[in-house]
Amino acid sequence: MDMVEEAARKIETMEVRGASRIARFAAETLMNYALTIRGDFDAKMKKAAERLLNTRPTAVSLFNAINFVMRYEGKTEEEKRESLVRRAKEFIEWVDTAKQKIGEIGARRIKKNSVVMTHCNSSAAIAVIKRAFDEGKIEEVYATESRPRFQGHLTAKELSEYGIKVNLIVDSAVRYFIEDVDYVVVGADTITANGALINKIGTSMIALAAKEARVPFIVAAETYKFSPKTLLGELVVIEERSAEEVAGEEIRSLKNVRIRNPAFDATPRGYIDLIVTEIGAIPPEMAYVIIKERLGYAKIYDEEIVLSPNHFE
Ligand SMILES: O=C(COP(=O)(O)O)[C@H](O)[C@H](O)COP(=O)(O)O
Repeated sequence: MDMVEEAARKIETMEVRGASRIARFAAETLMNYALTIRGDFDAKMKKAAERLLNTRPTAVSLFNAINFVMRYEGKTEEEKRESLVRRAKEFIEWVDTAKQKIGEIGARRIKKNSVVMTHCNSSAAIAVIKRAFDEGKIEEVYATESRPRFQGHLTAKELSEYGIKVNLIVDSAVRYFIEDVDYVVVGADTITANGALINKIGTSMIALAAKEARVPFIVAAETYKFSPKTLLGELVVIEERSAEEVAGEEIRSLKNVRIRNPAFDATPRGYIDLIVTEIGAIPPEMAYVIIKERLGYAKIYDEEIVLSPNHFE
């Protein structure tokens, strides 16, 4: 379990972060763990899956990855291991190929000489920006710093190294600059059955500013970011992280001050022009179809799989 515990901590401390990286890493960890254990396969795998699932609550990609890998079959331990490894590899390939396809499809929606604004650090959004840049369509990018963890710095670095001109701005400068922007492109942690987007805190304020300025708001999201559980009526849990990420001890110890640090927020579908998935660019209203056709919600429905601790039962 050491390997699983170490991986879980890497997700908790955000050494591995971002919805798609977390999902890929969880699938990889389950696969590597399955290859090392001998005896008591189901029980050990279930424990490992639950530990990984309980690291961060918001990104459904983690749930979908674990759920996908844990649907292994077989009678003997060897058969089960083989099936699990095959499923994990299949999921990892899904992650890797989806990104490229999203880049291709998303870039078609970007016109020449465009200025794009992005938030946080989304590999899917960056795939769209890079592909559009390759096609000579990007003039410059506005990247928000994304307090308190400053994932925007990662975005600025990555785009800059790719040769793209980046304006790094504080989160509160979004409305100030929105008139200079042609598109907002962001990633997703979760998309609900009713087409709402759950993404890094501040995303919904950017969507508001974009709507007011009539700037198209595009979400880049692999189909494993859609949440089958929301069809069962479950609400997405918004992670609230520690006060230490926001302020130093001097402020934290003030008598009447409580620091709030939600890591994500919800953008209703009315603010979203398009969701670019690896199987097509869709309106948010089509979220239900994606869940039904891509994620096999019926099976989940039949089995009444619910969130941890018992959902592998
Ligand atoms: O909100 C974040 C990351 O939050 P955190 O840094 O708290 O994990 C990203 O925009 C999405 O996860 C999408 O990323 P990707 O497109 O790479 O899956």
